[in-house]
Amino acid sequence: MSGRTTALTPPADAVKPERHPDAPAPGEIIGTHYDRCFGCGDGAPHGLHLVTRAGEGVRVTAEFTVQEAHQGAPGLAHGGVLASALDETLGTLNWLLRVIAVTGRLETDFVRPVPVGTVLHLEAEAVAVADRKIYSTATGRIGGPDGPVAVRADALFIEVKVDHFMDNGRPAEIDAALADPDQLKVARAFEVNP
Ligand SMILES: CCCCCCCC/C=C\CCCCCCCC(=O)SCCNC(=O)CCNC(=O)[C@H](O)C(C)(C)COP(=O)(O)OP(=O)(O)OC[C@H]1O[C@@H](n2cnc3c(N)ncnc32)[C@H](O)[C@@H]1OP(=O)(O)O
Repeated sequence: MSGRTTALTPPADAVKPERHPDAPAPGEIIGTHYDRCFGCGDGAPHGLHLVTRAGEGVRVTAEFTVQEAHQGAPGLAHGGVLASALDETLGTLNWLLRVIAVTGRLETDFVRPVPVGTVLHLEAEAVAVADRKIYSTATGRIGGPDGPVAVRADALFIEVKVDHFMDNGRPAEIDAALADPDQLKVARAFEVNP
């Protein structure tokens, strides 16, 4: 039973997503968008420290090692943490499209329990775009990149402007981000999207 909602079915006028000409080359590591991001930041001590690589087309792969801080039941990853790993991997697809986008909807299937210490091998692909809406899908496998599927998700990301963060983020972190030249470089890379 898939149980997917129609909100994740691309409309008839959706088009195939196109990799931006300046997207990182296949195999290249896609850097963090924010040092304190729970998903990919080095400055988030209990974060996922997800390392994501660009794939062919509009695809990425990522690896996440489940740590003790990520438990739900004894010795097993928390489902919300696994959903975060899927969310982060899916979010990184937008780097290949060169758009800033946030998650509007994320539907997750938890297929197998994931023990602490496991490396979760994630892959994600953007499948359709309709105006600001980006439809994508992801899987997380255990035991290797071709191992059994433990989690999977379908998602809808919505394109936003940098103002989304300026207008809604807490001022202390926004001010710190604006004072950080590396962070500004990230924001500018997206703003030159033709
Ligand atoms: C300071 C320096 C600058 C720093 C810059 C750094 C660069 C950072 C780069 C990259 C960061 C990315 C971070 C990735 C992290 C991982 C991903 C996450 O976890 S993101 C966090 C979780 N998500 C949210 O917090 C969204 C909260 N929601 C919202 O803010 C709004 O609801 C938003 C923006 C998603 C939509 O609001 P609207 O007012 O702009 O647009 P409307 O008109 O409501 O929706 C547009 C279309 O989308 C559909 N839509 C919207 N939400 C939907 C939903 N939940 N389900 C189905 N459809 C939905 C609507 O039906 C509409 O469709 P129709 O155009 O009419 O066909």
